[in-house]
Amino acid sequence: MAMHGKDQAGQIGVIGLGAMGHGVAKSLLRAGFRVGAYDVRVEALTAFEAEGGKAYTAPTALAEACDVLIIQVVNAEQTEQVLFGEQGAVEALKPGSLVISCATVAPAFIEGLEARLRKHDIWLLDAPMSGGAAKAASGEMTLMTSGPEDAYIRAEKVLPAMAGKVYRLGTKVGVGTRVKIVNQHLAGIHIAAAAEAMALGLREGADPVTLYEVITNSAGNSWMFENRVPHILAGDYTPLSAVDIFVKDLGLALDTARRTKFPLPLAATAHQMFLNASAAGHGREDDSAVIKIFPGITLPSSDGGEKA
Ligand SMILES: NC(=O)C1=CN([C@@H]2O[C@H](COP(=O)(O)OP(=O)(O)OC[C@H]3O[C@@H](n4cnc5c(N)ncnc54)[C@H](O)[C@@H]3O)[C@@H](O)[C@H]2O)C=CC1
Ligand SMILES: O=C(O)C(=O)[C@@H](O)CO
Repeated sequence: MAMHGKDQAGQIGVIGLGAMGHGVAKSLLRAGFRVGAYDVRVEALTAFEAEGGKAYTAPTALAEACDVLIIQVVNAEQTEQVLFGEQGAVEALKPGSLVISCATVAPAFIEGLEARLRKHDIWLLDAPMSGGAAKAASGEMTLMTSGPEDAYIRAEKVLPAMAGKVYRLGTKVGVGTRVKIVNQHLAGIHIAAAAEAMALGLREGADPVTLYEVITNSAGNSWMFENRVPHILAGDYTPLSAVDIFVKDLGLALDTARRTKFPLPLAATAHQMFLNASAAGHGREDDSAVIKIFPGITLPSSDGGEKA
């Protein structure tokens, strides 16, 4: 099997050129890899070609041209679709190829996926991501990986080009996903808490920009408060990570805990907040739009004014 690297000819495949996938594909190009991609959104493929990548019209066509395939769609259903659905990549991947699965999914799904791919002599690396779209684009995100040595051998040159921190968490697929679910438990609760705190501040008449400045220099700060509140201040809910991602991910945390009858009271409350925002029509907006569930406050608007 060809080993990929700056000086070698192998092409890396990326399926899913969204908030995270586009950044990863660009990071791989920057590192000197040839990168091919497939996405259902033609405009994403056109933009990627303009950046130096190669666009494919189906997962099979891309899979034929790669030994390493990175999957960065949203969830388990989409991962299933691109691998085993119509014109799915598994039909065309060569024996000995590697799939790097980056979507945040349930542990049972990723473990079952490994067994199914092994039947086709395909290796799987469990590799969910963290750090947001900006860090994906700069190649500085975090990868929480696990899998067998054979998978790591095939991923050796690719992983450092994708991420600033690559955690190798064990030889079993599923460990990376479980660690990511713990991250999502915290990430979801922290975004919900940041939104609730800003809503309280607005209700009490605080100047939101000053409040942000004070909190980010005080003990109540969090990575998510610092990262997401600027979207609220700008009144810009263009999704870098959508409300529905946290409907999914806090759902995964709750489902995982429920299997062992383990209580997650904070996650349950935060999940209800994201469900509320999604049901109100904000599911595809940035996850900071969870603040829109609070009544009786006026949010900053994108034109610099305020929006009730
Ligand atoms: N956005 C973020 O800040 C982060 C997201 N994640 C996780 O990464 C994964 C991807 O998230 P995002 O990039 O935010 O999602 P996104 O919605 O921005 O991107 C997903 C991409 O997959 C494409 N897609 C969907 N179905 C497809 C199919 N059948 N075939 C080909 N392409 C398909 C979409 O067109 C889209 O371009 C999710 O599991 C998410 O939970 C992890 C860390 C951070
Ligand atoms: O970066 C992460 O970790 C995240 O999951 C969030 O940014 C939102 O998906």
